[in-house]
Amino acid sequence: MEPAVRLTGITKKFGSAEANRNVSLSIMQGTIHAIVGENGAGKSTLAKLIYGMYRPDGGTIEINGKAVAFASPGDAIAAGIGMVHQHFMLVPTLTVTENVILGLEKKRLFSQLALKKSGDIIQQLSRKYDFAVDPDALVSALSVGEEQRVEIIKVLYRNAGILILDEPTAVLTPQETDTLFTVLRSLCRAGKTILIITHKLDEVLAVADTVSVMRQGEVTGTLPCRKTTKEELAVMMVGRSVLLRVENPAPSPGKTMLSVENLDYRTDDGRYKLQKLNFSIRAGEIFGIAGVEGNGQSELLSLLWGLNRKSGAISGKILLEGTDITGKTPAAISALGVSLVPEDRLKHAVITAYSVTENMLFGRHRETLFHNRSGFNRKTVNDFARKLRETYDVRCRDLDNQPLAYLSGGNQQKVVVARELERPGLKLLILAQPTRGVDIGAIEMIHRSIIGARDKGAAILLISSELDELIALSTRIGCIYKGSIRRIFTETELSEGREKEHSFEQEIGLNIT
Ligand SMILES: Nc1ncnc2c1ncn2[C@@H]1O[C@H](COP(=O)(O)OP(=O)(O)OP(=O)(O)O)[C@@H](O)[C@H]1O
Repeated sequence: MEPAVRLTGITKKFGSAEANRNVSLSIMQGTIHAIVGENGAGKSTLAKLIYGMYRPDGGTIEINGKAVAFASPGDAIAAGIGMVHQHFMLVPTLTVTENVILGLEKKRLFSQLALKKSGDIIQQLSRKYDFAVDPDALVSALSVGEEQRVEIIKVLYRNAGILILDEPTAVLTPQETDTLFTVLRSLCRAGKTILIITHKLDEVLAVADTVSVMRQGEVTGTLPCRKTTKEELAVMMVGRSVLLRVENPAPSPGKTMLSVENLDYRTDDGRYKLQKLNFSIRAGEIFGIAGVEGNGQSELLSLLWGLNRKSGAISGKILLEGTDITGKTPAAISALGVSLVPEDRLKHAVITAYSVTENMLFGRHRETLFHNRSGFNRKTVNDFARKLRETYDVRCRDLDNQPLAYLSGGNQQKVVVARELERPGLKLLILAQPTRGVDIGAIEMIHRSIIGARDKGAAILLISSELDELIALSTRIGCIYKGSIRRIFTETELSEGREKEHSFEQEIGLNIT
């Protein structure tokens, strides 16, 4: 049988850097083929070449036995290829249906009839694949998880025979991930071919038939999944053995740093997003929040960070070291020693057209450390950027002349995490999905840094959809459901559970759904 995709000697350069070097790879029809590799290894570039977003500088691409030279994704879509990107490409001001059909219905794009027909198909797809999405909802009102479902539906709607999924589970809960995998397997049984890029080695072994490892632009190995292990893949990716779970010495928490007391938040249209929310975090403690997206996590983050001050109705209190910070501005909150790694770095944490160094300073540019009498102290700024690059292993060619946009997704995330974790005088660190999109080697390093910040006395709020991450790091875990904390797992429960390698998946699952 012809492979669905055959790559021979593919090379792609950005300036002098080779993102893909002499890549040869066959993806067999009706299989799930995973690609793994460190941040910056060249996975997304390869996927974008197959999808016609880039043109190779050398080598050939064959689809179902036929050589192709796509000039654009439109050509790839016409050849039966669909892609769900790491960063969503939806238009926020349009509805779900409008986004799904955008680019398809050339003439009567948004006629009522066309919209109704497409809406019906979307509903059928959502039901069939268990993807709860309202076809009439505005994309700007959707959570990150819902946006991703729209992206997947968009590809399914176009009936693609080859699906490329770039980190499709990064925003899904374990249950949603299971559902997605069931869908992927049934799509495969129906003859579709799936190429999946992921950092989650458990998922590779759970869902894929074959896995290819990339390192520094090259494919260094292709293995059947049933014949490999997580540990073997980790070594192949990173070139050293990786601690899949970091050492987490017992914390010694101090005084209460953050108290959230009876916090209610009601949107302008009267919906309660937070209801009698109560929890506190001590200095030197990591408080994890587990929950299905959309249960108040985003609103909690916004309120803690001083957003949403002017919309909706807030009651209750947020106290930092006993001082009420409810309703203060982000600048005022930040000045008190609060740091945030937001869920969506592109929206809230970086300016991709600016250099790596500028992004490392973003939000911290007023710190006296970086100034002298004549303005920015170039030497301090350069030393600072170099130190962050080294400590957090940010892979970039030039700190000052390379826009952040040219870094791979995981390396962009490392810039944000480094900047926020290394703030002097950190009292409260708010982390939302801090390791989303970063490779296992970098996760190990970020987890160590989070524990390091805790041990220096910061109170840490960790919101993560990764149960493993929550359990590995948290001193206590609160389960959030419909805007309230439903249950808190204590320090003793968690440390005893960790010793027995207990997963907590079931108990947490019961308290968040
Ligand atoms: N548009 C671009 N311009 C310049 N360099 C780029 C561009 N896109 C990617 N690169 C570089 O190509 C290399 C491969 O990047 P790519 O995004 O393919 O990596 P990746 O394996 O997908 O990483 P991640 O896991 O972080 O998403 C990196 O060194 C990156 O900086």
